Amino acid sequence: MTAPILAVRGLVKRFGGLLATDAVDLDVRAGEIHALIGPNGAGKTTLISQLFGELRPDGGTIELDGKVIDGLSTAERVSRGLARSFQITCLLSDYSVRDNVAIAVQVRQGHSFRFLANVRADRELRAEADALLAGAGLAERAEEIVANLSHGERKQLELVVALASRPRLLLLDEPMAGLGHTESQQMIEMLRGLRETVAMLLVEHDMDAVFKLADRISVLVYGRVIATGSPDDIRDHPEVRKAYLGEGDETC
Ligand SMILES: Nc1ncnc2c1ncn2[C@@H]1O[C@H](COP(=O)(O)OP(=O)(O)OP(=O)(O)O)[C@@H](O)[C@H]1O
Repeated sequence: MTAPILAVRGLVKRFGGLLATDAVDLDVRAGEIHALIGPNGAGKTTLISQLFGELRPDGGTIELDGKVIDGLSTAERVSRGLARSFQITCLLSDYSVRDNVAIAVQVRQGHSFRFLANVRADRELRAEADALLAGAGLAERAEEIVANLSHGERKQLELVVALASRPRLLLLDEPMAGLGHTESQQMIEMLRGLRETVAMLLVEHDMDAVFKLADRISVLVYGRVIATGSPDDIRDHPEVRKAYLGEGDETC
């Protein structure tokens, strides 16, 4: 089997006396959508923040593409192929959809201080931005000002902006949050279409989306991974049903 894109071993994070991640082991493979589920306060965001370099772990190690990234800053992790979306993406509301993507592409290229006029004049940049938008089904909205987008379109654009860095692994923080039914289905289709392009670690409370999308699921409870397996394995796992779905031993 090929080496995983992400390999987490024994990751520990303490907040005072609280073990927010308790010796977590987790692998994400190429071509995989790996969902991370668990009740509120289980430690999902804490884990993602450690992966992205925003929180320093108290123990354990993280490998991206076979290389240890423990000491690296967030920017260095991004340049190694990590991206995060939905809780932290900042879109420029007064600029067009295309401008937002083109700026993200030029940041990847290392030109973080060019004037917007230059960005607009750069045909290659514009072509790449348009290709990314077309891939997301947003081509027709390229000229629209971000402030005029619907909530669902905005979230789709956030995803495109994250993809502009050409990540190997995308950390997705609740992509379905705040979306209505139709918008959720659009987001599910979009993520499904990206599976071959980028591996994903998906934190999500919407179980319909999780079971539709995930190749494997890990269940976090009180900072511990209590189970990892296929959606069928997880659905039938007695400890998961008890701890996460709130089922007791009683018949009802
Ligand atoms: N900066 C912090 N300082 C102290 N405790 C924290 C801090 N951040 C998180 N915690 C605690 O760590 C535990 C895990 O929180 P975390 O936000 O990672 O859970 P979660 O699974 O993402 O929850 P949710 O699904 O509600 O977003 C919780 O008990 C939380 O109160």
